Amino acid sequence: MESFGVRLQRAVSERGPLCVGIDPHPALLASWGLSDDVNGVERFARTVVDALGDRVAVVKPQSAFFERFGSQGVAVLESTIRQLRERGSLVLLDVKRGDIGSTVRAYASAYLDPSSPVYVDAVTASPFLGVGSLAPMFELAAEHGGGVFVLALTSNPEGASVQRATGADGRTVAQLVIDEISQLNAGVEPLGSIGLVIGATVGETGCDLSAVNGPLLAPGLGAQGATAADLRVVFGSALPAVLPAYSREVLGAGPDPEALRAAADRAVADCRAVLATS
Ligand SMILES: O=C(O)c1cc(=O)[nH]c(=O)n1[C@@H]1O[C@H](COP(=O)(O)O)[C@@H](O)[C@H]1O
Repeated sequence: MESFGVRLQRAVSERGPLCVGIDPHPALLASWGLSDDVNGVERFARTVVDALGDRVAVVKPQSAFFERFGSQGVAVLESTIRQLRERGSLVLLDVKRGDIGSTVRAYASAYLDPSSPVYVDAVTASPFLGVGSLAPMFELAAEHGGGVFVLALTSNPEGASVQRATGADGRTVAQLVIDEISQLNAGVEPLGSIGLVIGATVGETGCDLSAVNGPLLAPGLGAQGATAADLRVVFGSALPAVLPAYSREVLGAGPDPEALRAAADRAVADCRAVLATS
């Protein structure tokens, strides 16, 4: 199996630098004329898959919106993942998991073991029980060509009080996470498979991203107020590794598939214009 880093680079070069989330918020279901129940979520997800699955490099279902409906919602998530794979987009499941290492091993087998029903190309993970506690995810990702995106500087304003706090050695928590992930990706060519999440809303990071050698997921564009131009300020010379992520901004154009495709194309064009200047 090729590594996630290789597969991501190819997907982005073929389809453009864009990750679109599937976030069936109650307000979006209503604006699409769908019911706020499992049938509405199924129709919503199916429409996004049909419109964008063969067009967008990475699709990121947000697990919370499926979990709201219990086992039936998770069944919809499973079939959404299968459909996305058939259309050729990489699937990044947004679950932000993190725990003690022995429990992380179970999360790893849930999402990064090809025999699991919710097997995906990559997951989001929280490092706040220690980056080392995520080791079982990194190991299974390496074994099966998967990826892990580790939170470093999140897009929400509350994140800064923890993530920009300074530790005993003078580094911020975010820089410590960045440095540990950089070590995991060191020397991997052309790109490591362990990514970081850095919100497009965070402004100047004060962090050194020069050694990451992995993808940088940038949520917070559109609905949370950041624009493609903000990526320049946040990422500076690390811009080539950025994977811009939009959910509501693109989804709000639905349910018309043509309008969804046009919104995704606009997002790619906006981001390309910025990433190309790097
Ligand atoms: O990991 C994420 O994707 C994520 C990290 C972060 O720092 N901020 C953030 O908004 N997200 C997710 O990205 C999506 C953003 O949605 P929109 O604000 O609608 O584009 C949501 O599913 C969030 O859970």
